Amino acid sequence: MVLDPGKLTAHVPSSRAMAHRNPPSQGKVTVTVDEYSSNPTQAFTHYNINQSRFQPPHVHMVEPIPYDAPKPSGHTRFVCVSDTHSRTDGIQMPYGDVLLHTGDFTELGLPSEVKKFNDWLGSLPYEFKVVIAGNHELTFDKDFMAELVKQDYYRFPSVSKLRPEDFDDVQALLSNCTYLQDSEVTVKGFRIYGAPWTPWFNGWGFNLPRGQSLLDKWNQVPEGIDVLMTHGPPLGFRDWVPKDLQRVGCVELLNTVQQRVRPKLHAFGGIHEGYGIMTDGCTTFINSSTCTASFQPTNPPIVFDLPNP
Ligand SMILES: Nc1nc2c(ncn2[C@@H]2O[C@H](COP(=O)(O)O)[C@@H](O)[C@H]2O)c(=O)[nH]1
Ligand SMILES: [Mn+2]
Ligand SMILES: [Mn+2]
Repeated sequence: MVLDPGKLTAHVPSSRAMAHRNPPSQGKVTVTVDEYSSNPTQAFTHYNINQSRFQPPHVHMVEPIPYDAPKPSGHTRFVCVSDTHSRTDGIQMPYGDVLLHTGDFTELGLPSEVKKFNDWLGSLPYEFKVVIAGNHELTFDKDFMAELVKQDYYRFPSVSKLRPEDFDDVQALLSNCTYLQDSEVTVKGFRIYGAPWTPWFNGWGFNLPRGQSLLDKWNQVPEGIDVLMTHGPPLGFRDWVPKDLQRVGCVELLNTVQQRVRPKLHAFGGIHEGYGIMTDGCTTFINSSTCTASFQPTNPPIVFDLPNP
């Protein structure tokens, strides 16, 4: 698909309004904690009924472009994958320029898994490869590991028995990509920002409470980026968990994306059942979870073309 921002109608839903524009001299939007932050299913219903916030024509599903569609001239092709969970062997990778992996590339963040993932990255011919962690990359979350070594041997025994020197520099094992953690990189003129945080769920890595804690992380995302990479979805976009009948996307992430940052592409995974593409008329949202809900690596990578900046 080709996204021409000049031909799109910018859509900024009027939220009850967890964001406001500061005086014109500053021009910066400030996002604050949403009143429905702690209950995303209720937030979705409220904003959908009262503001049509997730309704057509602005919000709709998008069909993936076929792998053999020619890349338009003056465009860069992004290849999105996520949640490969150490199961990369059978994945058929398509042509593209920049690989984006949005976390959960391992099951537990064991150094052996990270090395295997890095070898796989090394075998791929993309010009640039950009990776973030997910909640399964336990060894990448230093605070998580500090707590784990103090207490919880039986939950993750193979992680607990690692010595600090085994994982202190685990990021360095990712020598075949650019690893982002609350940081950005510019590739082919595109500013790409990545962050691993997800709403607390069963106490995994990079989990934070909904509300101000997560908003503090999203507030670090700079304006002007072209591509945002997070592990989990924002509210309402590929975030439905059928088995729990719940929306689980982050409300503050949605408000940050739609009201302040407005990237051209928001790539994520996290909710395996949410694999697919949507748009709100400004940002294209891609959940590229390779693994299904039963951890079968059967969802194909998603390609996406953006006009060069
Ligand atoms: N109800 C919720 N379910 C969640 C949440 N985060 C994840 N999940 C479910 O787990 C799988 C796998 O996630 P993983 O991080 O272990 O790979 C995901 O597809 C969902 O079914 C959540 O916040 N709430
Ligand atoms: Mn996952
Ligand atoms: Mn995950």
